Amino acid sequence: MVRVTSLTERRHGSSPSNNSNNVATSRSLTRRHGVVEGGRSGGGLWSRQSLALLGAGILVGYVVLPVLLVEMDIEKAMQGLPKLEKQSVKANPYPIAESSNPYLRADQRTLETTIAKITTEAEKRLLEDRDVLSKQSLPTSTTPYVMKTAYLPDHHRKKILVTGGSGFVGSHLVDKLMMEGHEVIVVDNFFTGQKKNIAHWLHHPNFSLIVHDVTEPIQLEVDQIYHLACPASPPHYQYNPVKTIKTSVMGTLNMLGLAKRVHARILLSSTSEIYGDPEVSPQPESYWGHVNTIGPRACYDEGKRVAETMMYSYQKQNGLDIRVARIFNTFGPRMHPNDGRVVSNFIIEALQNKDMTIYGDGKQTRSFQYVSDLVDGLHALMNNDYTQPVNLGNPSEWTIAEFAEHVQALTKSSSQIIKLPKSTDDPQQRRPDIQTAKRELDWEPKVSVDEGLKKTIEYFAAVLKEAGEIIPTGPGAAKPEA
Ligand SMILES: O=c1ccn([C@@H]2O[C@H](COP(=O)(O)OP(=O)(O)O[C@H]3OC[C@@H](O)[C@H](O)[C@H]3O)[C@@H](O)[C@H]2O)c(=O)[nH]1
Repeated sequence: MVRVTSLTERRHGSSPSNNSNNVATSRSLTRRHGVVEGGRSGGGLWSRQSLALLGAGILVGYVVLPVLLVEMDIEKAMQGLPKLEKQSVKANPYPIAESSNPYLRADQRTLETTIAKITTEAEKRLLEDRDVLSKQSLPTSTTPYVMKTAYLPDHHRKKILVTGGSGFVGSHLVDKLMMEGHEVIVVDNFFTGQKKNIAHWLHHPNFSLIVHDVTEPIQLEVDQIYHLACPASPPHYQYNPVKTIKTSVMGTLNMLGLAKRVHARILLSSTSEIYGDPEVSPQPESYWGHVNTIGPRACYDEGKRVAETMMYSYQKQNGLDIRVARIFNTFGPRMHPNDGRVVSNFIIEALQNKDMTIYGDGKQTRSFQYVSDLVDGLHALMNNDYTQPVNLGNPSEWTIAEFAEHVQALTKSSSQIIKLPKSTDDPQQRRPDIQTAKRELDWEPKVSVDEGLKKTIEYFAAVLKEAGEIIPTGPGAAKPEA
C-alpha cells in the first residue's frame, strides 16, 4: 500500500514523498521500464505519452509479471511431486490465493512461495501418513488381502465396541467398521472366537483388542456397542449351558450398564431361536415363540429372550438407546470348520468326500443368509431410529435334505448322504418375515445362497489345504476347538 500511495502522489503532481525508499523504488521501476528518458524527450515529465508509458510499465511490472512469476514459482514447486500432491496444491486455496496478490513486494512473494512450499511439504507428509495408515491391515490366512481403511475427521469418527468381535459374524462387522474409518474395540474371551479372524487388524492404530469375558463388568468409553458375544452353534452353546446363560444374562447386563454410564447406543444380537420350534411360518417379529424352557436349547433360547427383555426394561426405565436384531441362520468365510453347524459340516464333509450327515428325516427347514448381508443389516439397524426387534435373514427356505444335495452338487462330491437321529427340540421350520427390515431399514439380502456358498466352499477348501483332514463336529454338545 505504501508503494501505491507514493505512485499516485507522483502521478497527480503532488509533492514527491520525502520517503527516500519510495523515491528509490519509483526510480528503479521507471528505469527498469525505460520511461525516464522517453518521458523527458516527449516534452515534460508528466506529458500524456510519458504517463501512458508509465502506466503500461506499472501494469506490466506490478500486475502481469508478479502473477507470471508467482504462477511459475508454484508450477516449479509442484514439479516432481506426485500427482496427488499436485492436486492437493491446487485444491488448497490459501497459498495460491495469497501468492497471486499482485501488490506483494518481491521479498514478500518469495516468502509467500516458501510458505506455500512448506505447506505443500506438510500436506504431502500428512497425505502420505494417511495413505500408510489406510493400508495397515495385514494379509493373513483368513483374510489374504489388504483391507483399506478410510480417513474420517474427528467429528465423524466413532469409538465402537464389538463384543464377540473375533467370532465369525463379529469379525466381518469389525472389518466394515474399520474400513469406514472408525476406532474399533473388540472384547472377546476366545471361547469360540478365533484370534486369526481379526489378526489382520492387530497393527492398525484404530484397532484395539481386549481379551475379556463379558460376564465380568468392564469400564470403557465408547459411542456404540454391538453386543454379539455368545456361543451360537448348538454343540458349543450346549457344552457349558450354565456359562451360556450367564453370557447372555450377565454379559448383556454388563453391557447395558456400560451403555447407560457412557450414553452409548447398544445393539443386541438376538436370534431366530427365540421363536423356538415355531408354529407359524414365516416368523414375524410379532410372534412370541414356542420354546421348551427346560430343553437342551433353552440355555441359548431363553438366555437371548431374557437379554431382549433386559434391553427393553433398560429402555423403559433408563431411556437407553437400544437396537435388537434377530439373526437367522448365517454362513460365510471364517465360520469355524468345527463349529458343528449345518453349512460348515456339509461343506467340510463334501470336500473330503466323507458322509454328509443329516440329523432326522431332513424335512426340517432353514433359511440361509450370507454374512455380508447380515453385517449390512446390523449396521443399518444401528444407524437407524427404529428400536423394536428386527429379523435379519434371507427368506430363501430349504429343507436340510435339499440343502445337502445342493452342497454335494456344488462341490462335485462323491460323499454319501446319510441320516442320523433327530436332535432334541430341533426347530422344524424356520423362515424370516423381513417386512420390518425392508420397511424400516430399506434392507434385504443381496447375495444369493449359491453365490455365498461358492465363496464359502472356496474358503473351506483353503482351510482344508492348510489343515489336512478335518473331522466335523457331531450333533452332541462339544467343546470348541482352537
Ligand atoms: O451336520 C449337521 C448339522 C446340522 N444339521 C441340522 O441342520 C439344521 C440347522 O442346524 P444348525 O446347527 O446349523 O443351526 P440351527 O438352526 O439349529 O441353530 C442356529 O440357529 C440360528 C442361530 O442363532 C444359531 O447360529 C444357531 O443356534 C438343524 O435341523 C440340524 O439338526 C444336520 O442335519 N447335520
